[in-house]
Order: sequence, then structure tokens, then C-alpha cells
Amino acid sequence: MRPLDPRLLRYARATRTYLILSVVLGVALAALVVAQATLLATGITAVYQHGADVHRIAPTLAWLAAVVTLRAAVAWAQEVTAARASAAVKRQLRSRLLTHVAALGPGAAGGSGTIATLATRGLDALDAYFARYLPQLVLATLVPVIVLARIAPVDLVAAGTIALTLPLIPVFMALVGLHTEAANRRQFRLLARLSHHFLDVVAGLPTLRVFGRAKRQAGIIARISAEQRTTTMRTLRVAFLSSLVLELLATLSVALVAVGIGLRLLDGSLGLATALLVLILAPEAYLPLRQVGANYHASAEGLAAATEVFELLETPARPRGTAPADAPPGAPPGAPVGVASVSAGTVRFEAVAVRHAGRSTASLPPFTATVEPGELVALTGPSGCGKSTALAVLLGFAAPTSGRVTVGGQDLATVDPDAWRQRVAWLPQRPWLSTGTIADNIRLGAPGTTDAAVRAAAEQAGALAFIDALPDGLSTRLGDDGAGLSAGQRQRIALARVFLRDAPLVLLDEPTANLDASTEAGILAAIRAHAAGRTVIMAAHRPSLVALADRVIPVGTAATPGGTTVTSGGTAAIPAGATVILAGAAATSVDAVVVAA
Ligand SMILES: Nc1ncnc2c1ncn2[C@@H]1O[C@H](COP(=O)(O)OP(=O)(O)OP(=O)(O)O)[C@@H](O)[C@H]1O
Repeated sequence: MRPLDPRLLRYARATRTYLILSVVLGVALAALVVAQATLLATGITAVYQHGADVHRIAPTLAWLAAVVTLRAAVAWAQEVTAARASAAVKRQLRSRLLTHVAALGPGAAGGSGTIATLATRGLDALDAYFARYLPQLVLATLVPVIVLARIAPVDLVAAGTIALTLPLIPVFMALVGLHTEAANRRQFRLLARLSHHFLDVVAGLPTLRVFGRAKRQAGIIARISAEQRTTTMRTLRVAFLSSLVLELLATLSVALVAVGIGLRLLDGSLGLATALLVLILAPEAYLPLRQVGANYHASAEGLAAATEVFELLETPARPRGTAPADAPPGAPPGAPVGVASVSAGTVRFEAVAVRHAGRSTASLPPFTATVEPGELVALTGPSGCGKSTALAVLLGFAAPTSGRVTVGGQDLATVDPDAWRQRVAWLPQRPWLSTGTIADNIRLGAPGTTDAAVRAAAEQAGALAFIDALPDGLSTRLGDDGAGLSAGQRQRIALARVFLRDAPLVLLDEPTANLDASTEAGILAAIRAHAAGRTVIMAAHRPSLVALADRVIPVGTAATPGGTTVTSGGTAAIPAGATVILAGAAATSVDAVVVAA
């Protein structure tokens, strides 16, 4: 483990200021240590030689009191800057982590449990690194140099002894460090795995209980916990042993200096004041190095977590939102491209294919389609053919492996994804609701809208009747992910969210999947009304939903370029010898296939 990971300076600017302050305070502290030792040696020698003459030693005592007070003040300043720096660094790293995880998109960042552990407990462990390890590291480089500079002119032998023995401590520390870095990372990974698994089990507890697997999961958690305990104990063992070795080394070194001084005092080749000065200063030279060793282990966990954060930050997000090198003149490479021109344009999938990492087959086979502004289209096809994936590409959650999507003639890959998403409203297949009130949930995509508008959107989505029946109406607080609502109710709240957001492009993934026929009829009419002046693309299975569309676009095998798409309610002439594939929901809405002689 490097004592100071340069990435910490890059990703957390607060580190830089803190390091500069630490060095300034470190120099002040080292100078005060030397001053204190000098004053002590002078004072003790004066008392020894002239007796306790208050007048003679009063100035020394006054200076000593001043130095001690100053030393305390510098130590206090060190603590305060360390605590502030630690808080600032954690805030900067957390915010970068969350922004980057959002940019990576769903499922791309190693699991929610891992990220939650990293962002909370993991980064919190950086406190020890900033508050204890880094200041000591700065002192460990400054104090020995300043102490040696003070001792060398008065006692070269002692200075030589210290200079020879001091490097042994960092050498041993490096040896120990080689061993502990891997152990600490392993320990942290185990902790992240434990959190991830725990979160997963808690979320799936009802299912696990019904299928009789809850005990087994408890067993797995117990096993991971035991592994984590063993690793922690191993790390602690190394920590304690290395502290012992470092203490021993420092004590022996000071003893060596002391014996040398004693012998030279006896034969009269060394004065009492000098001997005292060296004796007081020698342990101070070793102290910060010993402290670095002792604090190394406490801080290693935080640094291991920070390393994991850096690795995550260095996972490249999809290159969306930046202009490619061959962008048209006026758009410098890497510059985000505005969305004004693309917001209301034609959406064109040009042979867009998606293959997720680790999958042998394409999630979306080459898909070509054009959706004109103001159209309401249904993407149809058998389950798993790639309808949701096509929507994910439009949302910027999945990157095309080949082909491209253009909106208003502009490649979506060159558009700033956040700005683009502001023009989009989305109803996912499994809508997510946050803890908070129903009104907060509906307002998610349109913050600041009035209560009346929220009510109107809820009514449009057929949700107002059941919301009003709840004790607190729109102010009813929901549990985790909408706990306390039925699937159909959750869906309608999510739909109200879409209706409230005034977006020119609306993406709906099976918007009526969980609704009964009569509720569905109302929702279909509401979708139709909302579609006026907007482009709506729906992933659809149900015939009623497919029938609502102006046009049906098959996804998957039927969507071969050059094929014939039959508009809802229309007819098509199919050339002789052509293969006819009636895919998914489209097949159910075909009234007749007449084969001409
Ligand atoms: N994040 C992912 N990682 C790996 N494979 C994925 C991922 N998302 C989807 N797939 C795969 O891509 C294929 C298409 O999935 P998609 O959800 O787009 O289908 P769909 O047509 O919307 O299906 P349904 O009608 O059942 O909702 C599936 O085989 C699925 O397993």
C-alpha cells in the first residue's frame, strides 16, 4: 500500500489543502519539539549546577510554558484540520462515487450492497487515515530531519547512531505493509460481499421463507461472517505483531544512543546539557515513525475502501454525452452537445444491436425502426426479444454494441445524457417508488409542481380513487419501494409520475401489465390523450395496448430491414416466396392472412 495514493489528490481536492496545512503545522511542531528539549536541557542543567535559583531559571521556565502551550495549540489545530479534511474528502469522494454510479447506469457497478458499504462504512474508515495516519506520516518525514539537524552539531556520534537505526523502522514497516495490503483488501471485499448478500436476503425474505430457503441463506450469511471474522483476526494479529516489532526496534535504538551518551558522560567527553538534550530528543526522532506504524493498520481499511472507490471511478462510463473526435465543426471533441435540436425530432434506430457482457446471444438483435414526432408506437415481440433493451438504449442505460440511435438526425451518443433524459419520461416494467409520500413520488420528475397538478396527474392515471381512500390521501407515506401498495396501484402512481412530467418523448414499458380490464380502459384513454403532441414509444404485449398504437414495430426476429410492417388496422401485400413471421402480440391482433393464388 502506498502511503499516499496520488488518486486521493486527484479525486479529493481537499486532500491537497490538508497536506499543505499538515506540512506547515508539522514543521511548527518539530521546531517546538526541539525548542522544548533545548529549554528542558538548559533548565535541568542550570538547576543541577546552580541549585534551584528561581531568578536564574525563571526565563527558561517562562519560555518552556510558552512552548508547551504553543505545542498544545498546534496539536489542536492538527486535529481540527484533520477532522475537517476527512469530512471534506469523504463528501467529495461520496458525491463523485454516486455521480459515477449514476453515469454507469443500472446494474453496472457491482451491486447495491457493495456500493452502499463503500459509500458509508468504507469511506468512513478514512477518518483514521486522515486524523491519525497522514499527520504522523508528515511528522515522520519532518521531525527526524529537524531533530538530527539539532543534534548533529553538538553530538555527531549520537546523530550517527540515530541516522543509522532510523531507516530500519520504515524498512520493517514496508515489509509488514506488503503483507497487510492484500489482507486488508480481502477483508474489505468480504465485508462488501456480506452487505450485498444481506441486503439481497432481506429483500427476498418472503420468497425465501415460502420456498423454505431462509435457513440456508442464514447459513450462508453465517459462513461469510465467519470468513470475515477470521480475516479480521488475521489482520489484527499482523497489526499487533508489527507494533511490537516497531516498538522493540525504537526502544533498542534509543537504548543504544543512551548507552553511548552514558559512557561519554562518564569519561567526561560530553557535557551534561548536551547529554540531556540528546537524551530528550532521541525518542522524539523515533516517535512519529512508531506512530505511523501503529496507525497504519487503523487507516488501512479506509485506504482499501478508497482504492475500491477509485477503481469504480476509473471504470469508464459509456462514452455518451461527449462529442466524438469526428464530430461536426463547432463541436469540440469531448464537449457535451445540446439537446434542443434533438428533443422533438425523429427517433431512428439504425441497425442497433446490444449484447450484454458475459452473454453469448444479443439482448437486442440488429433493430431498425423510425418513429416520427407525435407518433404513438408499440414495440412488440416475444418475451425476451429486446423491447426493454431498446428502451434502455434510448434512455442511455445500455450502449449499442453496433449501430446507432439518432434523434432529430443527431447521434444520441454525442448528446449529454443528463440533459437528454430531462426530455424523456419513463415508466419502467417494475416501477420504483421511494420512501416518502405518494405526492413526492408523483412529483419525482417534476419537482415544484402544485398539489392541484399532482392530483390531476393521479386522476389521469386512475390512481386518485384509491389514494383518496387512504387515511392521509396524497400525503400517505410509503414504505421501502412502495411497500403497502398493490402492484397495480404502484404502476398507476408511476404512471401519474410520467403524466406529470411534461416530456416530449414518453417511454412506457408495459404500462397496463398489472391492471384489470376496466381500469386498463381508463388508462389507455389517458395514454392516448397524453400522447397528443408527444412521441410515445411503448413496449407492449397486451392486444388492447397494441391496438392503441398508431403503428406496431416488431422487435427481434421479425424486424429485418426491408421487411414489411403492417400498420395497425392496415393490410400489406407480401411478395410471393417471402417468409411471413407473425411475432408476439402482433400475431394476436391479425384478423386474417389471405394467401392469393
Ligand atoms: N442487464 C442485462 N444483462 C444481461 N442480459 C440482459 C440484461 N438485460 C436484459 N438482458 C437480456 O436481454 C434479453 C432481452 O431482454 P428485454 O428485457 O429487453 O426483453 P423484453 O423483450 O423487454 O422482454 P419482456 O417482454 O419479457 O419484458 C433477455 O434475454 C435478457 O435476458
